[in-house]
Amino acid sequence: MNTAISIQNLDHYYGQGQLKKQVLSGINLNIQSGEIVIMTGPSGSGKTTLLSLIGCLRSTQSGTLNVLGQNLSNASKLQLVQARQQLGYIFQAHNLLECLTVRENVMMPLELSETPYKTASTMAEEILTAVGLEHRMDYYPADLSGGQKQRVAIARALVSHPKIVLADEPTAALDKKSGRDVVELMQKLAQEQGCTILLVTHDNRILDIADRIVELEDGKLLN
Ligand SMILES: Nc1ncnc2c1ncn2[C@@H]1O[C@H](COP(=O)(O)OP(=O)(O)OP(=O)(O)O)[C@@H](O)[C@H]1O
Repeated sequence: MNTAISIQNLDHYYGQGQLKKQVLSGINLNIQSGEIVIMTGPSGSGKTTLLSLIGCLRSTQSGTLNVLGQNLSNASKLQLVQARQQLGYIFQAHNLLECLTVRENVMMPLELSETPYKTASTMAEEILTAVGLEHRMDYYPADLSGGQKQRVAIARALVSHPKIVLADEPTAALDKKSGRDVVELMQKLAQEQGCTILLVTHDNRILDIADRIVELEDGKLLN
């Protein structure tokens, strides 16, 4: 099996001078292709910071980070931009654009990668059908429930068939049933597409979808 994410001795700090604060220390983590890994830990333990480093949303400071075979330690902005094109993101505040329809929101990552309009539209329709929103494609986000919006966010994250999907508290705003539906859907689609999932959650009700659970405490991974 290939390694999708490989991290050695990763440290991370916020602030400078007297305000400098270490938020991650000595992180070692390997995630194989196709694995579903859940990361838990108390508030402030560094989960979002680690996810944002793996997601190439900020630069590493020390240690080694390898994503999909590419060494991203001290990567340039351009390298991070290129690496991000292979990743899908599902965040708690689903960040749908309110002035675009559901279909247009899902087409957005494809348009950014210059997929022709017709192809993008067809791909959006297919994935929206897979998440059960075929009757809502021309709605605006304001007219959807929380669970439906989260399903649009999943469709948008998966439409470009990313090799890795990173999800930060994807069920936080959802009731028990919708939360469960959303993660089962992520699991099913990820299995079909063979992608790796790293999911941060406080939600004990969804732990069973993971192949493995890792726990962060005070910036350190517990083993
Ligand atoms: N941009 C920033 N500047 C300074 N400190 C930050 C910044 N972002 C996060 N922190 C601090 O770093 C620590 C880790 O934050 P992080 O958001 O990674 O934790 P978390 O485990 O995701 O927390 P939560 O579960 O509450 O989202 C916290 O003490 C937080 O206050």
